[in-house]
Formats: sequence, C-alpha cells, structure tokens
Amino acid sequence: MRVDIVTIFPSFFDVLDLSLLGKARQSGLIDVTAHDLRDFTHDRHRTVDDTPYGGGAGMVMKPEPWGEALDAIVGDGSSDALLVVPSPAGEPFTQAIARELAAEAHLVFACGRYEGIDQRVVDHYSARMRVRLISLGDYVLNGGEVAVMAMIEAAGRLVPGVVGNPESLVEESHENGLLEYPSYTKPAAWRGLDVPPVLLSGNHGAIAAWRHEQQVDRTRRVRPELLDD
Ligand SMILES: COc1ccc2nc(C(=O)O)sc2c1
Repeated sequence: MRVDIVTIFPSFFDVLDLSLLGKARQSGLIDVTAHDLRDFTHDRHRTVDDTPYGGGAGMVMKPEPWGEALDAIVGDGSSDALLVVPSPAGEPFTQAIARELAAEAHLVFACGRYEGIDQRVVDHYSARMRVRLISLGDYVLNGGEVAVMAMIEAAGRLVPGVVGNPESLVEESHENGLLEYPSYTKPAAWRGLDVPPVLLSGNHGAIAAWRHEQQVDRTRRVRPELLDD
C-alpha cells in the first residue's frame, strides 16, 4: 500500500516510523510519504490560505497549492488512487471504512487546516478519481492531521502482514459488530479482584460462550445501537 499525505505539518507524521507501522514501512508493506503543502507555493511567505469569499471568520486554504501538490502525486489525468479528505462534513469513520481503506493500493490524504480547503479542490479531483470526505466523529478538530493518523493506523494494521498474528484482529471491537470482551492476564488474583473462574477452567467451549456473552452485554450497555443492525 502506498500512502501520500499532504499537510502543512509533515513532521506530525514522523511518529509513523514507530511501532507496527514503522516495521511495516521498513518491510515495504506500507510506503508512507508526507508532503509539505507549502513546497507547492511560489510566494515569499509560502502562503496557503486566504480570506473566504462571502465573508465570515477564519481563512480558507487556497486551491492552487493543493492542485500542484495533488497533481505531483497522482498526475494530471485520471487516477486509481483514493483521495481521502478528513472533514467534519464527512461520513463517520468506522471499522468497515478502515477495512475498505486497507484494501486500497494507493491512498492520498489531504489534511485541511483553518476553515477547510477551497471546495473546488474536491470538485476538481472528483472528476478524476474517487474522493471521500471522512470524519472521525461528531466533534471538530483543528485540522485533518489527527484524523489521518487515526485512519492510517486503523487501516494500516489491517494490511496483511502488518500485524504478526492475524488471529488477533478477529475478536476485536467492531470486527463482528460487537464490542470486545474484557481481557485478563496473570496474576489470578490482584488487589482482591479475581480473574473470572471460567477463564481458568480450560473449557474452551465455556470460555467462548462466556466471552460472547460479555461482548453482547457490554455492547448492549455501551453501544445499544450496534445491536440494531
Ligand atoms: C480544516 O480541516 C479540518 C478541521 C476540522 C476537522 N475535524 C475533523 C474530524 O474528523 O472531526 S477532520 C477536520 C479537518
């Protein structure tokens, strides 16, 4: 998987060199490149924003630098890459979307700042490639970088070979539409709290049944709407 990120804070993504995704990058499973949007400006101040037409508070990101940056990544014709634009106006990010992103050969993330990116950038590239506006949730961040980091981690870990034991992906929250069951490890007793006896029984059928019951109970309490599907 090739991942390109366009941002005014490219060093924000240096953290991707750590841990699982760092190993995935070193092994060539995932190739991540962060591009500085200001490298595609031509004025002394490397300007990327301007005042909004129609008035209003804040600034809007100018289309020209975005056009030059995205053309440098996907060329000036049609592209099979998927352009993801994090936005409070986007579709809510879910594990299902993470799986969809994980199946892509080439992801391009456009990190907005200020009041967002001039709408014509999305309109222009929608005529040449698939474009998805995605939001992390019903709250507003200061820019797209945190959302992109979350999406890269959620999708990247689903890329075959990135996580050592693919079995560990199966029983996670949201993988089967339920929240995950509670987990325990040694010691069997800690500060007066014991591990549920069924987990020490060696009865794998009973353990599986208990874990599923825990998933359903937890989901019903915390996210009942997930049970409506
Ligand atoms: C200007 O770019 C932004 C601003 C806020 C924001 N909030 C997001 C979210 O997913 O909550 S993505 C995003 C992008």
